[in-house]
Amino acid sequence: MTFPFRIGTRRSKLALAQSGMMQRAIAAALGVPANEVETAVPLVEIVTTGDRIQDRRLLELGGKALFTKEIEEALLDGRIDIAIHSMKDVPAVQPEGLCIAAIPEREDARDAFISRDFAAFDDLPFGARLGTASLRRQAQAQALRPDLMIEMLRGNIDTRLRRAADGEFDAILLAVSGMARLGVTEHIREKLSLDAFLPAPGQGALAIQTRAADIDAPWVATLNHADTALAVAAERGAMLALEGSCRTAVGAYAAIDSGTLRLTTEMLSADGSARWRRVGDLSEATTETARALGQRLGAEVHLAAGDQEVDPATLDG
Ligand SMILES: NCc1[nH]cc(CCC(=O)O)c1CC(=O)O
Repeated sequence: MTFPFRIGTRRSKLALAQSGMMQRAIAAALGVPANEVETAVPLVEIVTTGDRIQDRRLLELGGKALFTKEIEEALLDGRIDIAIHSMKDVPAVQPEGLCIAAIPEREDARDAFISRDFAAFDDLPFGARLGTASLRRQAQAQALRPDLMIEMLRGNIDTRLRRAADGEFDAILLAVSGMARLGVTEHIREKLSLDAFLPAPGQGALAIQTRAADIDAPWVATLNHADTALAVAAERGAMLALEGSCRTAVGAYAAIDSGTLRLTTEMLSADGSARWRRVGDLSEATTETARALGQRLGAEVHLAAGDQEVDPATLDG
């Protein structure tokens, strides 16, 4: 192990909060004393193309990869040694030479209901305006309430919260986990059920990305949370089979209870009027069998759903 051991991160508040958390965990795993963290395990801020592009249309052409490209190049070049991502934003396939080496314990995977005027989703009046950029959340909300008017809501979490507080929307939906990491959970009116709002694959989890050669490094194991890693393997198996992207309404959530992994995965039509869901259990799961369960259930859902409409205006998870 050579120091400094550099952690690459985007500059958004959420990215900095997540990498700051992991900086402390990595320093502990590497045996770095508290007063040497900043020099031994420094954060290296990287501005990605996605952060730079102002033109929405260009951003949509490039998709989510634009937010990870420069970070992955820095990893491959050796300018950084590790990168922290929201698992939800990590594409199904890793670039050559890189891997997801560890998955820390997941935060709350649920979606949050945020509103200035209404205490709960069920309190929304007929035709209320719901802000989201996620096709999944749109479809799940309209499955319950076809009357809701879905409006595009972009920007970072702070911007979205401000627009909700200003009454620009009757309500918005965000991941509980991102809000928790930013310390803004006081804005949550209701945590939505995992059943009605089945989360995006990997929601609430972080991905620790390294060069492939580091996958068996001893410090990696200390950062990994076994049950989270198995659950995420199942969810991402389903995502792969569903060709799930930010552009289709796809949900997948797995958890381990008394040694049994249970995966639920679904696809919805864009307006939520149709929904295809499968649930499966697995005992003594390994990464491979969990991923295989995900791929099997995902393939069943895909077959049942056929080709669903893709919404090119949607970028978000
Ligand atoms: N697509 C944006 C995004 N990517 C990761 C998170 C935070 C949630 C997470 O860590 O899964 C968010 C915001 C949101 O969905 O509210």
